[in-house]
Amino acid sequence: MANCLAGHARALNGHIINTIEWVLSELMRHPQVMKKVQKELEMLHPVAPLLIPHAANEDCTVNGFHIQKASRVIINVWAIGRDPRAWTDAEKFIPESFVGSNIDVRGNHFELMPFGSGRRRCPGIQLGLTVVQLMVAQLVHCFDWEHPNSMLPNDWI
Ligand code: HEM
Repeated sequence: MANCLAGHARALNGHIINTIEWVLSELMRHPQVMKKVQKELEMLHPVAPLLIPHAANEDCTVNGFHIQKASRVIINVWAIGRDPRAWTDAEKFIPESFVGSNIDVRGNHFELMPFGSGRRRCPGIQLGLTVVQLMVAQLVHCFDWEHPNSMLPNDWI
């Protein structure tokens, strides 16, 4: 059983790495697509900016808003991530603000829900976090990334 699980995990990781390699190869072959992806990522940091649509099981009131049974509910985590009522300097990239903070990404704090929250939150959260941390750590450890030519940081926006 343990072997079977380890094999499955290896295969899954292989799929992830293969996919990442193919994506990067194709992006290098198509610089205009790479630019488009980079621009889009810069604008939409959350992987799923609107989460997956859900439906209300029953009538309820959230924060003074009445939500009728069977309404389709779409959570805009992109907007929540930029809400000045939830974040200081909401438009700025300050990862240090999480040092010593009790806000996590696992759906326990509604200011930050990159994996959703509740019963239908992302079941791949642990794999997602591990792969992203590993990839980013490797890429940043091995290379000094910089803008090409004379491009300025604000040229992205
Ligand atoms: C950094 C990586 C990932 C992010 C940011 C992410 C984000 C999300 C989000 C926002 C949802 C919707 C949750 C909601 O609507 O409440 C979701 C659902 C889901 N994710 Fe992920 N995900 C990631 C990686 C993965 C991985 C690696 C897997 C599988 C191996 C996975 C499988 C799923 C599945 C099956 C659902 C649907 C769950 C349901 O509807 O009950 N995700 N994910």
